[in-house]
Amino acid sequence: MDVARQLEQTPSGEVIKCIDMHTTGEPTRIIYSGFPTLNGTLLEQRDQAKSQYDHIRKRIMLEPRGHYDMYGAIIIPETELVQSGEAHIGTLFTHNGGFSTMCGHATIALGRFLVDTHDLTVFPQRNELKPNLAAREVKVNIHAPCGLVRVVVPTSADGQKSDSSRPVRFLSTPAYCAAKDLEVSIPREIAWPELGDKTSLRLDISYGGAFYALVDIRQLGFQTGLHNFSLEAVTFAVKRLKRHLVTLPHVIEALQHPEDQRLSFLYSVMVVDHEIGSKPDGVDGVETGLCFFAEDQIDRSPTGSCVAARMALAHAKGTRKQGQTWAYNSLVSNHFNTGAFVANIVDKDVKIEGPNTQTARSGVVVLVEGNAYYTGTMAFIVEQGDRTSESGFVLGACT
Ligand SMILES: O=C(O)[C@H]1NCC[C@@H]1O
Repeated sequence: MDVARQLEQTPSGEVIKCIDMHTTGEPTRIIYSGFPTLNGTLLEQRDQAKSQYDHIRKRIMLEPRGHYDMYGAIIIPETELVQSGEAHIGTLFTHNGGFSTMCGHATIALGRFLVDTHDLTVFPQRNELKPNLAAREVKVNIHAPCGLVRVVVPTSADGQKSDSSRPVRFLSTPAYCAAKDLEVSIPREIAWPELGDKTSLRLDISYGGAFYALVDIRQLGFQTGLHNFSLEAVTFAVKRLKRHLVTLPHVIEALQHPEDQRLSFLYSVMVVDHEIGSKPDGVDGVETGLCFFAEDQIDRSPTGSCVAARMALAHAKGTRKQGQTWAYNSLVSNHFNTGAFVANIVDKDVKIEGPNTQTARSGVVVLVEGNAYYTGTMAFIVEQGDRTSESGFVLGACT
């Protein structure tokens, strides 16, 4: 006990404080104190975090404090949308390879945390939240690198605490299908065993705050789908596919976001099985996905930003109408039969424009809902002389 007390008394400039949560098993480490102060617009702050403080991201995400599949959300109190009054707070999302642009599962977790914290040094605009006592919910507008994400958090009767028994929901930034039914040739030297004699496959590219390549599991050659399959074999295939995709001109062309070049990269390959998935009551359909993102990190959750991308894609293909409700599962939500994300399209024909007029698009806004839970609290330090853990590592890089 005395050791815990001593560590807690570490001077505040040397301690990074976090709350850990999970959304369908996917962690969100919310960094609410101790990350260096950043300056400028939110995307500039993201650039600065990448160029100057990547060692701190690694310290919080990787070993020995985290692990390869850790995910984080850094609270950013000042952004241009907070200044203009559109957002209550900003955030930067982090993972094993850097800083992402959108994250649905972390947004769901963050929504609860922002309602539950009453510390104005952590969340200066906390008192601006206006609970709807009749509906027992409160709106929290979060500025994410991809734009403004509007979150609705269920609350206790007095509006002061989040209510974990009801789902958090958020409205995506405009999502759109970037390329349908792209043919991708697979050279022999990168092919994986399950592909057999096939020399090409078909996939789609869609944007939901980040770009996703969406590929059906059977296109990859895994005929049993996302059921009784080898995770190791699918991981091997997807690693090869993702590295190949980013070299192809027709894929790179699809990855150009109209608003900002910093949104224009392939975040993930999402492997989809349209035939299985645990089905909550009242939904019109169900599917399951296995999301590989960042440096081959695997999402345990159904991937909220990709749910928006998948709804936009299905809408563009004419297989999903506004008003239809769909359940999206991950391996974990299927296993526990809990935690599917449920989504529907609430707006369509939304213009997505920016400096790059040639790539202007029309998209949809998607409402996504899911549940997040607290798992613990952390105060991280680096003890003097500890060079091993100062900037975090992954075991694979030590071989
Ligand atoms: O839910 C999401 O959108 C995220 N989960 C991890 C990868 C994605 O950013």
